[in-house]
Amino acid sequence: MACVTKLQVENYVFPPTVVKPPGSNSILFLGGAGNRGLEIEGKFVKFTVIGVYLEESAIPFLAAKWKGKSSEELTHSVEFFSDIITGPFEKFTRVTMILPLTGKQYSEKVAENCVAYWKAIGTYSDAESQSIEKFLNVFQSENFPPGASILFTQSPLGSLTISFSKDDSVPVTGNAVIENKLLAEAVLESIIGKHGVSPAAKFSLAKRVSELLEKSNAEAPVCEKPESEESAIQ
Ligand SMILES: O=C(/C=C/c1ccc(O)cc1)c1c(O)cc(O)cc1O
Repeated sequence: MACVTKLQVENYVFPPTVVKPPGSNSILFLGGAGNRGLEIEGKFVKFTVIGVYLEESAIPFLAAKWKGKSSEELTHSVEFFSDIITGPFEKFTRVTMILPLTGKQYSEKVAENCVAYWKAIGTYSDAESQSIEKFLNVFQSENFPPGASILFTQSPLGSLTISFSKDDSVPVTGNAVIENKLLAEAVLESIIGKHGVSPAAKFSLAKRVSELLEKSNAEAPVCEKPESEESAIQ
C-alpha cells in the first residue's frame, strides 16, 4: 500500500486507508482532504470536510502522465483531476458534516452541480435525469448532524454506492447503489473537478499525489516510514 499519513481537517481525522468500504473489495489510500465552505454575508462558513480515497492502482496509472509534475502544476491542471475522476480505479469519498444539514439540503446542492456539469458538456440525457431522481430519493428522509458522514464509493464500472455513518466508522453495507457511470463521475467532479466545491481538497490531492508519484516506481510502493512518522498530521 502507498505510504500515506492520516489528515486532520478542522476537528475531523481522515485515516490513511479505508478497507473494503461498501461497494468495494479493495483497500483505498487517502489521496487528499479539505473543507467545503460557502461565502455567506462576507464570511467563509465551513459546512463539510471531504476526504478522497483512491485504489492503489491509481498511482501507476497516474504516473504515466503526471510523474515529474510539481504539486502547483497538478493543482491547476483540469486534466489531472479529470484523470482521477475518470481513471480505471475505485474512488471512495467521505463527506463529514461540520454544520448540520438535512439530506434534502445536501442532495439538492450536489444534484444542482451534477446537472450543471452535464449541461455544460452536453451529456444530460434521460438516464442521467433518472439517476438524479434516484439520488435525491436516497437522501429524502435523512438528517446529518455534525460528525455524521455521507460516503460515496465510485466504481470504474459505473456504479455509485451511497452509505451513511453517524460517526467515523464505515458501515459494511451501502444504503443504495445507483448504476450510472456519469453520475458516479459527476459527484466526484462536483467536488474536485474544474468548478469543484472543495479547492482545499484539490490542493491536498495535488500535493500528496505528486509526492506519491515522485516516490513511485514500476513496483508497488511500500511504506518504509516508522509508525511514529506514519501517523504525523500533514
Ligand atoms: O459538501 C457539500 C456541502 C453542501 C452544502 C449543502 C447545503 C448547504 O446549504 C450548504 C452546504 C457539497 C458536496 O459535498 C458536493 C457538492 O457537489 C456540493 C456541495 O455543496
